[in-house]
Amino acid sequence: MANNILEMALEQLDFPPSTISAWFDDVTVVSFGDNRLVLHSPVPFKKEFIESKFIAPLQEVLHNLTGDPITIVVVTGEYTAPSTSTSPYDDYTFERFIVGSSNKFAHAAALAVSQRPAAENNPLFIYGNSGLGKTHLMYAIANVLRRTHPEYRIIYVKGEDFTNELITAIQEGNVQAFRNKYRMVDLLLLDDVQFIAGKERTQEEFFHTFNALYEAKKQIVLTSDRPPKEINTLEDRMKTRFEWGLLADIQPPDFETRIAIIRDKAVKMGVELPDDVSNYIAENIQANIRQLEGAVKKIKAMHELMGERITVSLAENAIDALRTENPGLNPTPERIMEAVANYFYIPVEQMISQNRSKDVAYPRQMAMYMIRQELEYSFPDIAKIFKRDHTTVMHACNKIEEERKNSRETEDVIKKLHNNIRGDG
Ligand SMILES: Nc1ncnc2c1ncn2[C@@H]1O[C@H](COP(=O)(O)OP(=O)(O)OP(=O)(O)O)[C@@H](O)[C@H]1O
Repeated sequence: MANNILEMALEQLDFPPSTISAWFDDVTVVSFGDNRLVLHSPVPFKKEFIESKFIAPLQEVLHNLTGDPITIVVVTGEYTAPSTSTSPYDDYTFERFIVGSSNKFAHAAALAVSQRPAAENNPLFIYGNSGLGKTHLMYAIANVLRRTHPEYRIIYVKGEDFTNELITAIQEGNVQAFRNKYRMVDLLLLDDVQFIAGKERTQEEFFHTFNALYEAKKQIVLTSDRPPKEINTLEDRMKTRFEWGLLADIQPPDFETRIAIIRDKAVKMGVELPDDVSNYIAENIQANIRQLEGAVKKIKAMHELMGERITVSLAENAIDALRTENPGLNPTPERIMEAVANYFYIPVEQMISQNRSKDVAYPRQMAMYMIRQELEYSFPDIAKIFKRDHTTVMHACNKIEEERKNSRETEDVIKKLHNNIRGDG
């Protein structure tokens, strides 16, 4: 497994097998990532020969295989991987992840995967709203495995980028390189997988990649804003695949966890927060950890730039400033329509269109209801936004309210929409 990439590349070189084996039998892969393949040869003179004869053709083969320009470095003697990794994700570790009741299952699942990759929890599917630590856990897994299995090829990719990369590969006639690249990994981290949903060709391609990796016993970690069965446009066979492993959800943190996170971020940023200030932040920002972090940052900046003492009143100003900068903290009707439209996968323009088909009418009613819930607008005000009669709005709101009382599912959808509206950004 470790030397997979090297073996694949060597097979494609134009040298007799005996030559290859004479020079490469004792060569191992030290690391492969960030478009850099580090090889180790125990014998110094072999290193020189490999460098002069093999590196150029190997780089060319790797380029064709992966679609990326790969630099090969050969080391010899005692080699220890450089400890000063410059990855921007070094901070996203298990040590820095505050565990509370809202995330302890996902945390435990991620930790298990980092200790026993490609064992019982494959794939690991982590879902939850924006800013609750899904990406953090993914990187934490990668950070552990980078250390314990330096030879692993690890790819982190966002669903959206995966899709775009595939589209480019198709346009440039490079699909094979795209496939090779993703089928040669030991750990695949696919963030926000809901973005590949609804795109047929991407799903097809990902389906095959998924199967190839799964069968080769490679670890796959996926994240999404919702569980597979709720990703409407995801093909059933993909849903089933995703459910083979372990599903773990992350909920918004409770008060104690928020306080713990605020304290941790403050220590990390080197700023001292009095207890009443931490409490104030925890009471006012509830749905999103990224925003908790943002509040601490803002308070620190205001304290340092304006020389003001850190008090509740400074915190209040900081959070006010954040609300202005950050629509998620201060939703507008447009933002709510957008969140509901995204949730139901309809174009936001349909919200105020005259289209009465069920696919659109129901999300529209839900948007009316959410605007009333979140902003306490009057029925006539909402009617104006949707260019409809106020009795239509009233009917919609009553209908959803009734449904909410009788259906756990509707209740869950509303909860999610609330978090999406308040949680993003
Ligand atoms: N439990 C936690 N302890 C400490 N920091 C956390 C925790 N959860 C999240 N964070 C921090 O909050 C920020 C947002 O987290 P992250 O990017 O992982 O969210 P996400 O769920 O992937 O969101 P999105 O869906 O928007 O990508 C990060 O800076 C992360 O380090």
